[in-house]
Amino acid sequence: MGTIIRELVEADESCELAGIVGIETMDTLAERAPEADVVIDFSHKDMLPHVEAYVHRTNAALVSGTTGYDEDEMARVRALGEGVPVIHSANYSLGVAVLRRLAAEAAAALDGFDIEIVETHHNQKVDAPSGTAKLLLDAVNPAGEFDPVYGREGMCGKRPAKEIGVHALRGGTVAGTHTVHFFGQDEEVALTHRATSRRIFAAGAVSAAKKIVSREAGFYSFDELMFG
Ligand SMILES: NC(=O)C1=CN([C@@H]2O[C@H](COP(=O)(O)OP(=O)(O)OC[C@H]3O[C@@H](n4cnc5c(N)ncnc54)[C@H](OP(=O)(O)O)[C@@H]3O)[C@@H](O)[C@H]2O)C=CC1
Ligand SMILES: O=C(O)C1=N[C@H](C(=O)O)C[C@H](O)C1
Repeated sequence: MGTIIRELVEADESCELAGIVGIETMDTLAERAPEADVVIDFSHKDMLPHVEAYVHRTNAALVSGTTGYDEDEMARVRALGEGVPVIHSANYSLGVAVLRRLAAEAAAALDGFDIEIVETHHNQKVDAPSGTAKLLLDAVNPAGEFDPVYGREGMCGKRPAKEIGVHALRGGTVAGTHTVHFFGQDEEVALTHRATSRRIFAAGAVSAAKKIVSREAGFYSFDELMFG
């Protein structure tokens, strides 16, 4: 993601790249490069303390796309919004934003249908299920009345009605496919988003970065920032 974001930022005349960093260089970036207006973070959950330190030191806005955070880490990302404008989204594509809305609408309309979520990603992905699958789970289960089940094996028994299965497939170079299945009596609705390139995520993040720099401090959702 870092490589594609770099390409997009360098090709955009309204942007200037202050630096691109991994874990070794994040802490020294403020000293050796102009202070950034905005940090775009697509990295790893272990990078969070370094991202926090940079934001606190420079007051840069934050566009976060890193997935795999637990609840406490997510709260820390949100807390950065007390001082600077922050957006976190597990998926920066417009298509997934629409899928999320459609899935929420279908879940509300298809009372009694069994919901299952399947995500597929390349074999280099380190977290499962994907952040997007979790985001879709929240969309179809806004009140938390269904229990998520991450894969099934053995004598797991018949499927309880109040369950949502979440399944992760890994292989090859798949950029990211998410399907929300709604199984009813003698019918199925399946909503799929298929990314055919990772470029859409990078372009969404750069677009979010350009919008967030002029916003007040606060924690913004993808919909608020991109559609608001
Ligand atoms: N929100 C969205 O739309 C999208 C989100 N993502 C998410 O972005 C993140 C990065 O994905 P991707 O670019 O494919 O991953 P890569 O593994 O290609 O890159 C990860 C980056 O994070 C750094 N990193 C890796 N491991 C650690 C670690 N243990 N501690 C600190 N830093 C680490 C690496 O630094 P170094 O270069 O020094 O090794 C590297 O720069 C993932 O969480 C992924 O799920 C991905 C696509 C879209
Ligand atoms: O790691 C990836 O590649 C992706 N990660 C994000 C996620 O976990 O949902 C978004 C996208 O699907 C690609």
